[in-house]
Amino acid sequence: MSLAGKVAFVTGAAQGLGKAFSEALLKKGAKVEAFETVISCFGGLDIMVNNAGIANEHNYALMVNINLTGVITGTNMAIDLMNREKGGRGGVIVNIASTAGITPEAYFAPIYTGTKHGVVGFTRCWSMNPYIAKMGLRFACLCPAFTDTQILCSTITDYPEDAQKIIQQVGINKVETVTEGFMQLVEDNQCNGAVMVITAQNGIQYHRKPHGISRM
Ligand SMILES: NC(=O)C1=CN([C@@H]2O[C@H](COP(=O)(O)OP(=O)(O)OC[C@H]3O[C@@H](n4cnc5c(N)ncnc54)[C@H](O)[C@@H]3O)[C@@H](O)[C@H]2O)C=CC1
Ligand SMILES: CC/C=C\C[C@H](O)/C=C/C=C\C=C\C=C\C(=O)[C@@H](O)C/C=C\CCC(=O)O
Repeated sequence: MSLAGKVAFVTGAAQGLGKAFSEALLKKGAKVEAFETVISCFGGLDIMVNNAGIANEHNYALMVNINLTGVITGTNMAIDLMNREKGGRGGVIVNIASTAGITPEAYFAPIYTGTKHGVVGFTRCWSMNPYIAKMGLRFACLCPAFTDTQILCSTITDYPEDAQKIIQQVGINKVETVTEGFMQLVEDNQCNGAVMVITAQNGIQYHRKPHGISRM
């Protein structure tokens, strides 16, 4: 996908990964907008990034609301705006999960892990829907391991020993590497259903599809 003139919406873009993703999209000529203005100012939406997330095992209702319900709500709103059969222009929806959505290594954060498994399953399920081709939509999921942003700092503060133990084994991603992977998902029109895993040890990789019928 050429990004020149495309309209993107990134949730949670004030800092961290969301900010880096927005800057990378802007650099390639996309317009990164607030949801209210995407229709009134730009006539539609081409790229939806459900990125906002928190790590708070104590207030789990809030975390489920932001990490999972927020992704579902953002995806539903984007589908309505982007659906070619309803006057939209089609496009891509990228949901930000985590390696915690694939493996349960962060044993101190079972609810965070549950929300991110939900994001991976939700995104994969949409990508298997045979009707999305007519709607002009594709879906992808980004699963970084620990990355150098605020959510990691607060996790290390909350779980100093447990978090450090795992981080010593797996390392910490750079925001730039995660942003590079993110841009691949946005720009590669062939990658419907992609679940991209990014780790400090192995860099950017694609997670294999689970067994089941293959439609795509
Ligand atoms: N940094 C890491 O180690 C990893 C982060 N992630 C995920 O990446 C995403 C972005 O996180 P980071 O940039 O790393 O952390 P961050 O803490 O720097 O950024 C989180 C962003 O989400 C926003 N946000 C939180 N609650 C919100 C709400 N109710 N409404 C709107 N925005 C809200 C914050 O304002 C902030 O801009 C999250 O979904 C996180 O779970 C995934 C894997 C690894
Ligand atoms: C609790 C919130 C803290 C930080 C946010 C982040 O989303 C949490 C990550 C939690 C766990 C990270 C584990 C990292 C593991 C690794 O890097 C390696 O063991 C490889 C992991 C997955 C590979 C998946 C696969 O291809 O099979």
